[in-house]
Amino acid sequence: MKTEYDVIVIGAGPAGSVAAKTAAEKGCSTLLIEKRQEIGVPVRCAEGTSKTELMKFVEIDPAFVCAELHTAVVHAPDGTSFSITTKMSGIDGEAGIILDRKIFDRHLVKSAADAGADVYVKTPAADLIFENETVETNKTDETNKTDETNNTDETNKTDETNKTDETNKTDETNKTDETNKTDETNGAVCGVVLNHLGEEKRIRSKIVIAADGIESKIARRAGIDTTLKLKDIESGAQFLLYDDSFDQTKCEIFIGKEIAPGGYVWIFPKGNKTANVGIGIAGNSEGKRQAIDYLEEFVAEKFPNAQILGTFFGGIPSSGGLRKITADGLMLAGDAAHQTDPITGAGIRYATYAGEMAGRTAAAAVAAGDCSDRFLKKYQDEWDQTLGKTIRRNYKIKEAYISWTDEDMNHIAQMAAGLPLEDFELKEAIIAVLKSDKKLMWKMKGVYFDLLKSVI
Ligand SMILES: Cc1cc2nc3c(=O)[nH]c(=O)nc-3n(C[C@H](O)[C@H](O)[C@H](O)COP(=O)(O)OP(=O)(O)OC[C@H]3O[C@@H](n4cnc5c(N)ncnc54)[C@H](O)[C@@H]3O)c2cc1C
Repeated sequence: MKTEYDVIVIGAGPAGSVAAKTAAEKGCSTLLIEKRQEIGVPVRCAEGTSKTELMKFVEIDPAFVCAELHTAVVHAPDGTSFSITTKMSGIDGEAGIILDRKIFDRHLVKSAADAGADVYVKTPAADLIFENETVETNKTDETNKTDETNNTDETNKTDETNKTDETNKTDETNKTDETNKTDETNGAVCGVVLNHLGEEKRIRSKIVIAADGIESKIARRAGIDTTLKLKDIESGAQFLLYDDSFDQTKCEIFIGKEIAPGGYVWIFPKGNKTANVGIGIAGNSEGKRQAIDYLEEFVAEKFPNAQILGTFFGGIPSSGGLRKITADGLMLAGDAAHQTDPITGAGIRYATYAGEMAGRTAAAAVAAGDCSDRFLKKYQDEWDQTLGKTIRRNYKIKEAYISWTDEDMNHIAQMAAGLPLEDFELKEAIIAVLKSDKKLMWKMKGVYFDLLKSVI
């Protein structure tokens, strides 16, 4: 391993791989490190995303597409259903695709390698190196966990890492351990302390991109508080199910306080009689039941004969995005920066966008010889003016959604079912539904006026 790079990217998920690929393509010497021993496993995702959005950054390879779908049916608690079609996006050729994340994540890493990035797995970042540091810095939890991370098979650790029980609700991400929270920094970030094959190495760089997912801690060493409030984490649980009865032509969404408080249940068909059936519930949802309890109940009722081929757990940030995503020599991208849609929990699209923006800005900073926070903030500004705006708006919708009763949901579904939604684009469809009920429109007036402004 070289001892110096222009850019080091921590985490080989979609955000990290796209960031590394972009920086390398633009001529930066780039290192991409991943703590897991294998890229893409365990999968912690329902694997649904938009085809046209993905195509902006990745050539679609049939090898990682399990299904292409054009309709999602939403089921309200009283059984009323309405359909959302990809036609509503107003984009030609738009489709929802269900990925095979294992293959997809590897594909992205290979693209980064093809662009010239050096890739190392089983190589956790333990700490940042600072320009003016005179003494060995305080190690974050990652350092202490290094051995554990290296020695254990990730699959065995999954349960521990992703438990969706009460422990997870106050999980690592939320711990306000003083060492981690907002450490004093010693000037600009200029490298990473990592563990490679059991050996600690100090690799220097001009810029570090932290794309280390929801469990991100590394940025806290540079004074960026990545703590998530309990109410801003969705607790997720998912089964990969095998059953004859799946309708392989559409996604299905089930909402309701009894089914998934503050969230929803999804059925994303993957072909060959399989589907991802999962649930996300609000981190602060009332009651003592965990996401897995709701999921087991749902599956027992709807698919009593299904075989469980896989079980996945994971947290999803739903905070509407971190306010600060850069520091001197440091950028955050993807889940690490809470760049996910607070309503749907979708993060793949946002991670790839953010990865591209971060990689591109990093390369420009290296070329300009200015890796200061002031320069890197161009990334933050670009994000804030584009997808950042969308997720902040959707955060408002999520906040309103959490206050809905089952009766509200039934009512909205009845309104939606009675409208010719297929003739509308999605934003217009939401406006039309809100307009159809003055009480509801008043309850969601902030969202209504935001949407109205963006449509006009
Ligand atoms: C149950 C569930 C269902 C979901 N369903 C969907 C969906 O259907 N569609 C969708 O778009 N999104 C979905 N998401 C969200 C989506 O999975 C994430 O938003 C997306 O993976 C974020 O990409 P990322 O690159 O930011 O982070 P990740 O994919 O989490 O990648 C981060 C990487 O960093 C590595 N890492 C962490 N710490 C270190 C370290 N110290 N050193 C080195 N490497 C490190 C991790 O091992 C990991 O590989 C779901 C999430 C969950 C939990």
